[in-house]
Amino acid sequence: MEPINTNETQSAANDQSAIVNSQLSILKAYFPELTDGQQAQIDALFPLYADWNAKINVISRKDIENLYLHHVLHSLGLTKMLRFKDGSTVMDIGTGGGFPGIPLAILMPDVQFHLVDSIGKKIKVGQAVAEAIGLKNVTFRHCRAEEEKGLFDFVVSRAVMPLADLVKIARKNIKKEQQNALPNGLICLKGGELQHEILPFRNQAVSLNLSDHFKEEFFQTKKVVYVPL
Ligand SMILES: C[S@@+](CC[C@H](N)C(=O)[O-])C[C@H]1O[C@@H](n2cnc3c(N)ncnc32)[C@H](O)[C@@H]1O
Repeated sequence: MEPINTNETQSAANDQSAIVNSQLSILKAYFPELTDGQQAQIDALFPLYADWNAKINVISRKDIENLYLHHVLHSLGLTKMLRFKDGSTVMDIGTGGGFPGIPLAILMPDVQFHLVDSIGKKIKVGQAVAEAIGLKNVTFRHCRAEEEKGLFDFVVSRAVMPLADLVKIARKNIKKEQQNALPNGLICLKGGELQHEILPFRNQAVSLNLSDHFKEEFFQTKKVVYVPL
């Protein structure tokens, strides 16, 4: 067996910790309104996800050090389209380990989130993280979103399925009563070339570029798309 070079191992751990802390500072600078309690919840996410991700893959293992930029801040970027009013209800379709639902629930403690995924062990990770940070405004369900009958003001989603399929599934879950600054509907985080996906909804869909809000390279191609339903 190769001897473990403890100096190299320590140096890699230091490098990772520097990346994680620098991204955490960037995130906090973009959301200066976070209370001490919310900051503590966000601080706790890296050790929790690093630990869970080693057992159950919810984030690409190579990307875990980018948790705060690529996953937490990206999730919070959804609020650039709409900051939900207190008392709103939101379903996250295909939440995986809790994205975007968990970061959004931390940011908006008076909005109720329902996180759904068809893979039970991923839901288990989200539940464990939410419990560990004392998140009270989230519920979880292991099911296909097609089976969820609950009604919500909004459905959110990241990296799950093409827009047309999301619209088809989410429509049944949207409440008629309105209480937000935008009519109820679907808000999702999308990357890359979207023209084709948006085409059938071009008269209703609104999209914004996250690069107009976050200057880091990662956000160059990232968009938030809203479809009223
Ligand atoms: C690429 S992962 C993204 C997870 C998370 N949204 C994120 O951004 O990290 C896609 C997730 O969608 C879930 N999924 C796909 N189709 C689904 C459906 N019809 N109902 C519920 N979950 C679904 C998968 O199980 C998987 O966890």
